[in-house]
Amino acid sequence: MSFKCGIVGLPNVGKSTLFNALTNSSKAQAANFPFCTIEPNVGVVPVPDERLDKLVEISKSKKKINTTIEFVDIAGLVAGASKGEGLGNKFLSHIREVDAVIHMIRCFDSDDIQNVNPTVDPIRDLEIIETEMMLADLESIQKRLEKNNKKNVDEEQLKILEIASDCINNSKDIQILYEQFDKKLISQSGLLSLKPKIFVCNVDEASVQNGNKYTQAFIDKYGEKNTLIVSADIENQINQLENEEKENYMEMIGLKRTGLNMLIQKGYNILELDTYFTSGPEETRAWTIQKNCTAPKAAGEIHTDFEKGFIRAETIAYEDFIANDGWVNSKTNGKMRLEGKDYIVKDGDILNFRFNT
Ligand SMILES: Nc1ncnc2c1ncn2[C@@H]1O[C@H](COP(=O)(O)OP(=O)(O)OP(=O)(O)O)[C@@H](O)[C@H]1O
Ligand SMILES: [Mg+2]
Repeated sequence: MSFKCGIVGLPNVGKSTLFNALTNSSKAQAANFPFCTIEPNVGVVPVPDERLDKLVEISKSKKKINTTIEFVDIAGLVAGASKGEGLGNKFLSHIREVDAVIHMIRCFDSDDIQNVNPTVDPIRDLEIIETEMMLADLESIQKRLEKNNKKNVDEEQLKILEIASDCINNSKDIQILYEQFDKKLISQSGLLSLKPKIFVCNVDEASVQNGNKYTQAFIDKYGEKNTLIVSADIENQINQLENEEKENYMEMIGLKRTGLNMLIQKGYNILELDTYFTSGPEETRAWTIQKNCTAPKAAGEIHTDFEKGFIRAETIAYEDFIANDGWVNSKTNGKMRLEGKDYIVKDGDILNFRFNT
């Protein structure tokens, strides 16, 4: 299970620059003019995980396989996009396909970098984007609620669409749907306004450590939980440095972690994901699962046969695996558990599945 994050925002705010930084490429054209990106850029990135490296060392694995995350760099949206302004409607449909939205928001002053609005105002900018997403949702809800189409919508979805429409039309908080419905059902609705979201405040070098007046105003309103302060420009430059140089530079400007690491951590949190590992001499591999997933479901990530024929999972907690130097000693020291089909997999577990075919 790899998850897909779409980078969304006004034109020329640094979306493609961030995309290039995250995917460590120069694949997306990033340039100082609005609507530089038209077709979406897609990049798959291995999820860095220090635990994976430790496991490779202990198991003396020939191969290391990270789990992956996909980023999509989407064209800039402007007010009226849902009605065809700017690059219009088509680009809203690219957002429909992602699991989570990364809102890229300009939080830097610059006379050089064009701004489609007369001032820097992250709160207003986010409102413009969210309004367009809501308008696109309204249109899609209306279509689905029309008499002829309604019979194709199941009851639960119908309720979601009706409540969503009421929220949008009457300026109520649409997030209340999460209190009433399972998040899987909500995601099936495909509504843009209900996608899990992360806000990335794009700042200049001087503000990477402590933010600035723009990020402060934004955090005052939207809180810190889903907000990251990142400089797309700096991240991009850092990527071009060699390892040691990179560390030195990051230390110099007070950057503890890369934007990619911060985004992945937030992404796993908001999407409620965990990682488990398989590890042996052939390979060590990380697998992404939903939090609170049972052992057979986790096995199903590897192969559906593993899920269907599941018997039990040999399980070692990450700390135990490390402390006992791998499978053999963990077993001898009583740290390996045999878990059945009701076992809820914990983040970091090392698993070996027994199954019937
Ligand atoms: N933190 C930053 N500080 C200063 N300049 C930046 C920063 N981030 C990006 N830029 C610059 O902003 C300009 C626009 O960047 P980019 O092309 O990535 O924007 P975009 O959001 O992808 O635009 P579009 O919507 O047109 O595709 C580039 O010149 C880039 O170098
Ligand atoms: Mg772009």
